[in-house]
Amino acid sequence: MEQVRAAEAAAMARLPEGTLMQRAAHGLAAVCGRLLGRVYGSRVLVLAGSGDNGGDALYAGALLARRGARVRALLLSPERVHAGGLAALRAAGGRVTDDQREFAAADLVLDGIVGIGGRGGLRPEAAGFAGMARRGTVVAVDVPSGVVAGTGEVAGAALRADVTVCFGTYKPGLLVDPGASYAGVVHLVEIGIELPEAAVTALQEADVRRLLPVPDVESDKYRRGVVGIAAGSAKYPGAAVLSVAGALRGGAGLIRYVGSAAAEVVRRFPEVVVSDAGLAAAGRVQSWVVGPGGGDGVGEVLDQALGAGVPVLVDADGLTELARRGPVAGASLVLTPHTGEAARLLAGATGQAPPDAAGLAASRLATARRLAELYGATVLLKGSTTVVADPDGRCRVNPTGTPWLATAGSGDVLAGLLGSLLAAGLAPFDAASVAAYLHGLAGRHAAERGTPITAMDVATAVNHQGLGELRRPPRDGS
Ligand SMILES: NC(=O)C1=CN([C@@H]2O[C@H](COP(=O)(O)OP(=O)(O)OC[C@H]3O[C@@H](n4cnc5c(N)ncnc54)[C@H](OP(=O)(O)O)[C@@H]3O)[C@@H](O)[C@H]2O)[C@@H](O)CC1
Ligand SMILES: [K+]
Repeated sequence: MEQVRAAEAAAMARLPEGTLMQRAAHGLAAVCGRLLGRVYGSRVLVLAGSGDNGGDALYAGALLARRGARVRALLLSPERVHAGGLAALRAAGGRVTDDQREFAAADLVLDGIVGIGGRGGLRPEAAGFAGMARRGTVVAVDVPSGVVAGTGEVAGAALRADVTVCFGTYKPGLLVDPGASYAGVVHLVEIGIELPEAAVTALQEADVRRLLPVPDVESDKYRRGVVGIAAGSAKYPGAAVLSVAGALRGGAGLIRYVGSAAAEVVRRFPEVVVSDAGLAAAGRVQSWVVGPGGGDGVGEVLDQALGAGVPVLVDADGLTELARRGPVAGASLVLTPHTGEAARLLAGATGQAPPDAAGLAASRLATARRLAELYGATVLLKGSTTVVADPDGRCRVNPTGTPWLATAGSGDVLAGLLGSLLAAGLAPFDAASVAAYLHGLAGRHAAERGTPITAMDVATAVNHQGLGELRRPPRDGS
């Protein structure tokens, strides 16, 4: 958020005072107008805190009052309210109220309690709104109050919004859970500030197109990538089949399989080459996937993969083994933990007791970054918002996720898909974020009919026409 403040300061130095706030308020009022449909006669409540966030809300309230809305403002700290905003609201016919029943009665509530300057959850004077029934639409100004704009953490109570109108840039807290789940539909209003590349980004479709390898007539299996998969056990042969399915759909030129589920794998995918002599004798491989459904012996397999001199993706039981070893030097690593595995990895690297997994889920960006730094690895932290962190500090949030992907074996498919992109030569950070993107899209596609989906449905959907389309160069050549 320091970058946002610096960019705002730079823009403000060039512009007449109040310009940015006026742009923000106009954009905000325009979205509110569309949500209300008919502004004239509608009931609007402005919740205004003590900072500029409250100022935005009050000016927007004034604009709606000028269009005939009945606007009331509830001031959370009346002695420190944005004076210009309040004066504008009054001049437009709006009034101050201290009647909290307005919250339930309003057609639209503007949450201007606190924005990027907030610390901690809602304070007592506002916390009650978080649990209060309402019939209207709650529009958060810039960020839902109580959500930490920079991280998506929620410390205490926060006000759940139906729509968030943010200014200048998407704040990470709107994209990363738990904050994202408070934001509802997010609208961005441009206010003319120029930002340096954000510390947290999300891939767009055009980025995925650019990054995805497209086989050409010259491509042999090595150009498309050879993936080694060491997965599955007597107890979980399915994990091997699903990882292989993910790798095949990811475009791998060849798959070599090592492990005790070879019969199941070959029955389903006869094109897979099985190595009976273990990982070291498997032949040329351009990336290893170790751990899904791992079972006994996964530690030894992991050590061999780490010494193979190619990128290694470690998942599931492989992560438990890695946590026992702690950070290892020399290998190009991608780790794909859920929060329980992340807790074990943190404990393995720090020698402390595993932290509470729920706490890690609530601070996803910080958790992924910490692991990436400790292990010198690209970390894809799975969960309600998948986050990818690189040891160089970059972070991407996956925009395509869906709760439908929380199905058994879905992670095995992701591991194979990601391994395939690593073998094709994508940098670990790109491979992980593109794999999460495709996996999310595939989950959405598989779930289109609204019936429960299986992990194999997800793998199959990676090849769906719409996703295949992403591999083709755009028609206009851009
Ligand atoms: N800069 C610009 O050019 C532009 C900025 N814009 C807008 O300004 C917003 C940032 O404004 P800001 O910096 O005034 O901070 P803001 O978020 O209103 O909060 C600070 C105040 O809240 C208080 N407070 C803190 N924590 C709290 C809590 N948990 N619960 C309750 N109160 C809490 C804190 O008080 P204190 O801690 O001192 O008691 C302080 O007074 C930004 O999000 C965007 O909406 C747009 O207009 C575009 C142009
Ligand atoms: K707010």
